[in-house]
Amino acid sequence: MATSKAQPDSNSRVLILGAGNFGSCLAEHLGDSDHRVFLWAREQSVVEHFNATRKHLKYLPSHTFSSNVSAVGPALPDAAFINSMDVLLFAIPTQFLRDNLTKLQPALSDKTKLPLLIFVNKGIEIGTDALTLEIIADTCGADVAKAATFISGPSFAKEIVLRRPTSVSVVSFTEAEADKTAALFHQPHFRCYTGSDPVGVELSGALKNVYAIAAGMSDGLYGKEDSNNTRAMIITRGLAEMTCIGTAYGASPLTFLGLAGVGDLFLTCSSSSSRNYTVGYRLGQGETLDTIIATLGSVAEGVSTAKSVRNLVTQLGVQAPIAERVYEVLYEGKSTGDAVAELMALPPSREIELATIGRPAEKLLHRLGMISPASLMVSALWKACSQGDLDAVNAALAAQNVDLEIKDHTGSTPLIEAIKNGHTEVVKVLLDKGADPTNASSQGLPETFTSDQGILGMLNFARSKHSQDTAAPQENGYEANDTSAYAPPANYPFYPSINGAPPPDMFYAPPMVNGHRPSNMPPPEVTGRIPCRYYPACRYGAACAYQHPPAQYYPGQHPAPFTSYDQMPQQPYAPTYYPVSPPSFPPPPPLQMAPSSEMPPQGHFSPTGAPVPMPYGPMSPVMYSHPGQIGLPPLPAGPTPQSPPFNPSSPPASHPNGHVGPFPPSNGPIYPDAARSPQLNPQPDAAVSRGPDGARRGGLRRGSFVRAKQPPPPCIFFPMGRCKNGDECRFPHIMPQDGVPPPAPFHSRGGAPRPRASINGNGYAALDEKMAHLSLNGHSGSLRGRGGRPNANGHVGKRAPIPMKQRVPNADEFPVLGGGSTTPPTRVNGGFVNGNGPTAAQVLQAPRPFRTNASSQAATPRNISPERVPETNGLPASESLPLSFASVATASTDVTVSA
Ligand SMILES: NC(=O)C1=CN([C@@H]2O[C@H](COP(=O)(O)OP(=O)(O)OC[C@H]3O[C@@H](n4cnc5c(N)ncnc54)[C@H](O)[C@@H]3O)[C@@H](O)[C@H]2O)C=CC1
Ligand SMILES: O=C(CO)COP(=O)(O)O
Repeated sequence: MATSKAQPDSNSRVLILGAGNFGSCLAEHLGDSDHRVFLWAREQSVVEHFNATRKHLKYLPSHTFSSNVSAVGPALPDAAFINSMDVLLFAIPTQFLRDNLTKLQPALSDKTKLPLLIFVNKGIEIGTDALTLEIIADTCGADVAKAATFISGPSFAKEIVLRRPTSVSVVSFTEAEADKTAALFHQPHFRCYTGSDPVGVELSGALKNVYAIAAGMSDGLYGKEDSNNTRAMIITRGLAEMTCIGTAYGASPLTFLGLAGVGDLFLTCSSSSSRNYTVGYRLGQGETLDTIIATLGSVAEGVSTAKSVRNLVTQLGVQAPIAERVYEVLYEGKSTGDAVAELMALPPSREIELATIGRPAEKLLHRLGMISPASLMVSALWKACSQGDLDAVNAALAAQNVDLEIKDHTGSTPLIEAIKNGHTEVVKVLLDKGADPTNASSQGLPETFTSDQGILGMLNFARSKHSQDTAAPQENGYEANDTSAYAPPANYPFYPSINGAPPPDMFYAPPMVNGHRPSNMPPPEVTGRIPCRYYPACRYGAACAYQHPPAQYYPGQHPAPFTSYDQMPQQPYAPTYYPVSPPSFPPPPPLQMAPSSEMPPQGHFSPTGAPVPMPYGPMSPVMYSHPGQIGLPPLPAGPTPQSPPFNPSSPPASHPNGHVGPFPPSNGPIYPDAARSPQLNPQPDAAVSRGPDGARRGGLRRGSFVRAKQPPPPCIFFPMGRCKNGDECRFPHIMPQDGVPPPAPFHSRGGAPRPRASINGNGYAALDEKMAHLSLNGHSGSLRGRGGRPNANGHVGKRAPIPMKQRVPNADEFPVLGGGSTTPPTRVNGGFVNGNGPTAAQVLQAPRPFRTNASSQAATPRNISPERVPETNGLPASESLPLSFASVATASTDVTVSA
């Protein structure tokens, strides 16, 4: 693979081709960082004037450029000069790129000495509808295209020169090249985010220009102040159209949510600094396109790109009504008013719909040598099945060594594709040919993708034939073709999903087999539809029986070399976006499931409507244990993995508040009452755990603890009032007792770091360590009910009182109330004896605190004004911004930006 020559740490020699608006500003940006910059201008006058005055005649006429920037031209620099460069940066409008690259190609023929190649143009070539990647491949070869880097994102040229904080996407198929480019451009006011989806970034940059014209049209038509709704509609629907076109093209939908996508779209749709917006605005005001172009003085790439977009949407078979109206206004004489009226008259449609056909990027990648011909052939079968092209299916099947079970990145087989799209004939041909009716994708078994009785019948028949052939019992004891519906239990706790409650029949109990349940898992066709709540830390990876999201929603590096279809089964989460089918997630509900209207509402935006992965945080476990993986040995019985036991001989962490004594207590049990607790003693199977009050505490849903005669650890969610399982929880609901380490105080203003739970190999702290950090001390209190919160006034609830000790926050935890007004609690025997400090209610109802000079000096590392400064989170308002925001805004040198 070609890569550019090693870049010097600084003082790179950079040639910028194109001394227009952006080229000049980038020359200044790089010249600012001590690089030696040459700016190629095509006009003799510009070259001479620049070298004489350090000013650009046309752009930034009042700005004096850095002394390490000089102009070259007007002739295109020769090969020797090009070869002496470390970096070539192309700031030429897309339409002129092919010509210039063709001229430069001889200088770029030695692939071992390539300079770093950077492209910043945002357009699609008219006539060929080619992306810049293709233009590079056409003119300089696939190797050069693969090594090229693309910069895109919200970045008005003049604001970069003004050093306004700016961020861009920097992407390349070759990760190392993107890294080099990011390093080259990075400055305190200019942040680069790298990525590996150049197709998505290129499309984002080009397409947003078309929607900027649309937004400008609306503002020109209605007035900017009074058309905010319309502009917001255009931005949002523009994003949907861009994403739809992009995914049909083979890009990642996530790219459109990044800086190059929605970031730049938002910028250019809402600012008159944008030339594309200005073109639209002036059109909306009634000017003609010719007049606007003649007087604009700079390129508006959206004007030409609108033509290519029109061709693209036709080729791809996607809907892009806004882009099409822009084209009609630009080139067919439609008035902006008519265009808006037509858009608004469109019938209601689904808000989010991603394309599922057409993948030109595949051809492009094949061209770049990133897809093998074999994988293209295999994908021909996959695509033909998806499209229902029976002739193409038969042709593909006639080829030798065709893998019928070939999968895309979601695990979807040709059979599943045909089923999904309702191509009955294709399903029949595939099953006749021997396609495996039990081969599931990550989203479920083939039958979960249809409710068509004909297809289901064929699948049932094929499956019974298949099971006779294989005669292998199902892992969890279900009959594979048992499609009978199971009634959900009345009060089954719903899966704690941020997407809302799932349909009730998604969590039913498995059927009884010979009077007992074969396992605590639902049948596989249901399990496969339930999001795995351990993802992405799921230990079972692709073999997990629960649903993992399709890989393309998780940005990753593009693999190099490309993983062909042939290899995909071994690499179930192929990180590439291109050679795979666009997403079609989630699948339609199976026949026996609830109608789709009962499907869980989407809680978060997802371009595909796909469920958002479960967040990680203190979520109470639900009653299903992790199902484990299909075909792998079951989990060992016993409690969940524990970190190494607490070592009393290890040096105690000093208590940040200066309390004396070891932390945590060096000897003695963490839970002194544990020996008395019925939950923590071995129990007979099926026994119901009961607390001292006789109330049931946590059922024994899963037998593993019982069988292993080991006590389950206490529920870590109960003390926080966050256990969702209530009485059914299989972890005992007990409040930790005296002797538990005191709460870790806040550390927003210095002080010793909070002791952290160590992390196991699986990324989770052991339960006992987590418990050790729960905030509990020896202050008496009561709980209202089980797992409930205490009354603010400390009254005991009527139902099932548990004589647990309820902790009241101490003054140390609310330092803003500190000073001599309260007596802090003292520590005795590892617990706290409360002083006459404030109650929790007092603390919470206290007025907004003001910090005096003395206390702020003591408490904060920063020099805070001696006046009384209102605080948020312990810092003055000016310093309490999110870290990255604050550091960008203040360019503070003592803050590391890590976002
Ligand atoms: N101006 C901006 O804020 C940004 C611009 N871009 C993109 O950068 C590209 C360039 O934009 P600007 O510099 O603003 O445009 P511009 O119109 O200000 O400058 C275009 C430059 O290209 C040169 N040029 C014109 N025809 C040429 C040809 N046949 N061969 C070689 N050079 C030729 C011109 O002499 C001029 O120097 C565009 O694709 C634009 O979308 C990207 C990000 C920001
Ligand atoms: O792309 C740009 C800023 O990110 C510039 O937009 P215009 O080409 O519309 O001026």
